[in-house]
Amino acid sequence: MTTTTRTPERNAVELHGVRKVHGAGDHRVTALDDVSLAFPRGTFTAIMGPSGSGKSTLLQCAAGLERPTEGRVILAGADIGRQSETQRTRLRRDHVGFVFQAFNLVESLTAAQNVELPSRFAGRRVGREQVARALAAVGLTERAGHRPSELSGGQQQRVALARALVTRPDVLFADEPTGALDTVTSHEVLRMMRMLVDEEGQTTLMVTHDPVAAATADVVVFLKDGRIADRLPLDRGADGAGGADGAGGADAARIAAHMARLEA
Ligand SMILES: Nc1ncnc2c1ncn2[C@@H]1O[C@H](COP(=O)(O)OP(=O)(O)OP(=O)(O)O)[C@@H](O)[C@H]1O
Repeated sequence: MTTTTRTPERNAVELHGVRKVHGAGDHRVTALDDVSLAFPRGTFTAIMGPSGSGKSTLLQCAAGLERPTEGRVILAGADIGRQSETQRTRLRRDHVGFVFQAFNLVESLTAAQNVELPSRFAGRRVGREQVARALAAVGLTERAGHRPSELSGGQQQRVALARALVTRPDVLFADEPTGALDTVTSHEVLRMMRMLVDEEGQTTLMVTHDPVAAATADVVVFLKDGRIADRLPLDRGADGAGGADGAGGADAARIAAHMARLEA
């Protein structure tokens, strides 16, 4: 009897010996150098590292926005290096959600319309129930009819989260999702992201500069000069205590100490 050694179900994303070179000639920059990482389903990973260490490049390769120069990226079971631009676009549309520092909401639309519209533009029908479910998942049922100007920064980012999650993507990629928020609203968004991992099994990969934000994750991967410098698993404990619930102060301090060593 033959058995399969690779189980695509276990990891939402896998990077195998990924190298990414930007530019050409004298302007060549190796942004990622032999990076191998797996992101198991239902886990929350934070990516940290000094400026220019390759965090955004890692996120873009893992999300299928960029193809690696060498190595393989397996996203939702597909090898993105072997895919055409069109196939990658479809893969992202069907399997990936994004949130960025800027909420990128349309001011003239309500929260519900903001959640619904991008999927429609991408050719995916999103029903009213799906929109309602996504808004409920981020605790904004009562705000469905509000426009962005009527919402706090944290609430706007939660609308952006609902928009990213309405199609139930395999992976949520977040690039500095709390970068534009104050401490209180940042906490609110992180708590929501943590809850989505714990209750919905949402695989999440977040790039951040903030040790408190990183303390919300299950594991922190540190990059330096395009390489993995360290990997710090965080013990969430039976009650799921962590950065976003105030119990992660010790983790945040450990993460900050790691960062200080990398930047020294
Ligand atoms: N499109 C590009 N063309 C040329 N070089 C690039 C490009 N994108 C990134 N780089 C370079 O690759 C390296 C890694 O960049 P990247 O943006 O991934 O780092 P980062 O850790 O996200 O940085 P930051 O924290 O400052 O956002 C840097 O030296 C950067 O200048």
